[in-house]
Amino acid sequence: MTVENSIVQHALTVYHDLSTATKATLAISIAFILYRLLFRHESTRRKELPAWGPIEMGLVMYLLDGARNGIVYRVYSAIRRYGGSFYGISSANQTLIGYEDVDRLFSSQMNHALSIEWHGYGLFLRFFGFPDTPTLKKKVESTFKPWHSPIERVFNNDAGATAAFERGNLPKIVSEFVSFSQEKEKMKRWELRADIKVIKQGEAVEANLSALIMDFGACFTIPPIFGHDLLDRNPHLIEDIWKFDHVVPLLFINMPTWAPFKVMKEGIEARKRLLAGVEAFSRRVTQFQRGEKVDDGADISDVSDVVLERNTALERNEWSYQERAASELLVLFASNTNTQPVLFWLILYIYSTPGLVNTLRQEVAPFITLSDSHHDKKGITAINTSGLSRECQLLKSIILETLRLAFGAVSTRFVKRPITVQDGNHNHKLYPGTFLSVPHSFFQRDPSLYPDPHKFVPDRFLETDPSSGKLVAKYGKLRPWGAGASMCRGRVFAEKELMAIGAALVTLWDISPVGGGEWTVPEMVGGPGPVKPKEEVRVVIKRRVFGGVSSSE
Ligand code: HEM
Repeated sequence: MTVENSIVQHALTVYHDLSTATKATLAISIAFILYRLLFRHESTRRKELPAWGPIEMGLVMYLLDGARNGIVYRVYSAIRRYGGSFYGISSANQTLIGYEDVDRLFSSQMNHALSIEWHGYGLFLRFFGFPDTPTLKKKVESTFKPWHSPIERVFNNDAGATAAFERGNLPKIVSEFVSFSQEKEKMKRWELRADIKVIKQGEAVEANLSALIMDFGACFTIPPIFGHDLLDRNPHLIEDIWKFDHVVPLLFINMPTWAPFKVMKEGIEARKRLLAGVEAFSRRVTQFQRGEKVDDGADISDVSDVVLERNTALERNEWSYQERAASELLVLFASNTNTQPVLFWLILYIYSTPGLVNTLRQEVAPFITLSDSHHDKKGITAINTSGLSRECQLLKSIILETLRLAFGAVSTRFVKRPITVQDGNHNHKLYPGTFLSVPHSFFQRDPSLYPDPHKFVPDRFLETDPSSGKLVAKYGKLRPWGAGASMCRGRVFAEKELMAIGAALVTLWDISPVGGGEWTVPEMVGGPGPVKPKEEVRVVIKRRVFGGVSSSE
């Protein structure tokens, strides 16, 4: 017996011999200590989302999703603070479900009352463990606008997003999607985690689809924003983003970083490496901007204006390099942790739905220019992203259907000024310092809105446009980008990215389940946000055969 076991056994024996009253006192004390540890920031809740907020939101969604006559539902309904669409026991946090006019409530006119400014500061404390100080709070508040406006300008605007997209050089990298090699030195960065096995030299490989697609998406997304330096100097960067992402929900509910789980330990180690990598990068960017000698002679010239402008604002507001690392890591996160899992489900749904690959190949063909078909390796030379967005409505509908099934958006706002919300016959007064969260995904599997809601239906979002008579993909009630004035600041870029990568992969590559036969779509786990596959999807990847002649022949 180990020392630990004998101590535990001794403690249990002592506990067993205690009186009932002492046992109860002890149990309450332990619960209190755990509560204080888990929700340790509660005393500062006037500036931070209460840690029980996300837990309560999950509970509310669960209760409302089932038959609404269970005892737990009835007790909860009786003790909730407001009525109507407002669900929440405390005044500090409310979950809004079924409220008809979220867009108007979160619109820019309401911005003076409902704000997202807490995000930056709250995330600094919760995700990165920064101490709660007035100086940091002031820095975050004064940098809020210059922080967001470059992202908004580039990634939420068609011209900006197109320019950023072109810097990613998708035609080149999609042609090299699989290198048909098992040797690490010959593989592309995105192949390294995919457990690639060459089945037939130069013709077919086996791979883990989720790891391959997510890393491919990240390798496409990161350089147009951060240039090549960040990715090149940090070999574990992408893997660390996914590892840290695993613990983000735990940090969100204030789980202590010392919690004895493997996932927490790995996530916190990944966070440390990520912060160190981005901190060193921020130094190099600053040296470059000041015209000084750049550390390690790094080439920073392809870093985007978004990063340069943000760094200028951080410098002006006297952010330390450590603080800048956390700030820029948030951009790395925002631009990858939603898009890449969604991209994986998109590709999986496209290839696993019978007949869809061929239909899509025809739809996207006019907007993809292929290299000379007599070459032994056919590739893509140009992608017309505006044409794809304008004309490829089936592809767009497939993206919306993927978002419906695989992504649950939540909009959270901080009540900055008193506001009265009219909700049917109710008028609810919300007080400054409290929080409001809207889980938009609540209706995404509602059969009255989406018949056969668990099924992937490619053309579900297509509607006939009354003026042109053409089929057009419409969002309807779907809100994957959040709501109101502060919805996702990268949505134009993200839509372009999903459309173009989907179109390009389907054009050049054949993907089938390993061993042939039927596809198995894995169970989805996690959420809100993007859901993850419960297990990997093992596939065989080959170059597409054009007109009976394989491009690699
Ligand atoms: C499939 C891809 C994506 C989805 C589904 C998505 C969804 C969302 C959602 C739901 C929000 C919260 C909106 C709200 O509070 O109402 C958000 C915020 C944001 N997104 Fe995205 N996003 C995606 C990709 C991107 C990309 C590619 C970028 C950047 C290039 C980006 C940048 C941001 C930023 C900066 C915020 C604001 C964060 C904050 O300060 O609160 N997103 N996104």
